[in-house]
Amino acid sequence: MNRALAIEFSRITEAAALAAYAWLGRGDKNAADDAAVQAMRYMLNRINMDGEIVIGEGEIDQAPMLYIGEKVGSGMGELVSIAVDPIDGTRMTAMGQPNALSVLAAGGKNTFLKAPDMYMEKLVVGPEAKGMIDLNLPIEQNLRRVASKLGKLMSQLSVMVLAKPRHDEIIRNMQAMGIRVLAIPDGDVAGSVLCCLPEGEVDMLYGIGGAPEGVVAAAAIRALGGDMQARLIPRHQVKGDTAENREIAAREIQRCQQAGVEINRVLTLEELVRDDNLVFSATGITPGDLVQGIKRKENLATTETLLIRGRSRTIRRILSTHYLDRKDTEIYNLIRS
Ligand SMILES: O=P(O)(O)OC[C@H]1O[C@](O)(COP(=O)(O)O)[C@@H](O)[C@@H]1O
Ligand SMILES: [Mn+2]
Repeated sequence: MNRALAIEFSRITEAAALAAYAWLGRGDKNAADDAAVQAMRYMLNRINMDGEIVIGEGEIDQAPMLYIGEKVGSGMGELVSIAVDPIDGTRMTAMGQPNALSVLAAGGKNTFLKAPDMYMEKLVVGPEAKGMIDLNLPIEQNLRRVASKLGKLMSQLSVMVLAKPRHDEIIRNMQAMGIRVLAIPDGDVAGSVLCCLPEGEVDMLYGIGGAPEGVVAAAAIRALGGDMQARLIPRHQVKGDTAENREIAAREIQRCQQAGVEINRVLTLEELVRDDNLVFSATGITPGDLVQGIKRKENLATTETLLIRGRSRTIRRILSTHYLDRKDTEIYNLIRS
């Protein structure tokens, strides 16, 4: 992954975030997502590369999403695999709430595990606790191991968990252990990255969220030297054993078989992301703990992007001011309106 190409990817999440922002607070998460997808696709196709989406929002029949297997780029140049989440926090964008961002990761041909869009149990820690996690052990035991490695008391540990009903019990248990729980309504990509940033105050992220988000986050975790373990879980095991959920789960299992990935088995970080020669880019849509949100005044917009190169572990924070009326690419019509 050459350096010049790395910078190009920051322009893609910038455009997708700006497109999403046009739908801020309008209560329509699909419209916001559509706009981000269109901007992302348009910008991806302007890059000189032989690109393929390996982690996306769905299958070919679910267009207009950036679908798994979609070819992007000019078709010439480097072979690049791309994992995208045009908006992590579609609901936050639609409701004008914090912590929505646009994110992607790119690497060489076989860099990313080809996880379909399903649920994934995730356990993430920063570089200081690398090697201390084991998803086969109870979460309480993981917490004790991490605390002792960090030289912290339980009361000094901060753990981020998605605030979903399925996590109510684990959140209560952690709090009973004296742990500080940061329960976030959505957006576990940002939460995962926060665990691994040198200035971050989050010691661990735990919980069940989206698998695409898991693989995208794993790219940043690998680039930053953190650690993660994960497990793909079919829908009926997360959302209730109904006929409908079992039907969805059957399709998920089939997709896993086609892609050669195992469900209900612990996956290591190295299995999720096989190489650290990668790029991770995230641009804030609404104000967040990881990156600032967009500020817009008429034709002027500012963005903050976190761009990480795995090889060198360089962490860039790019603050951009966009004069939207001077952008010549037609995709900015989406954004100006
Ligand atoms: O909302 P669910 O079904 O519990 O799924 C959790 C997932 O949804 C999110 O909170 C938001 O994701 P989207 O905005 O892409 O839908 C993710 O960060 C998380 O992994
Ligand atoms: Mn998402």
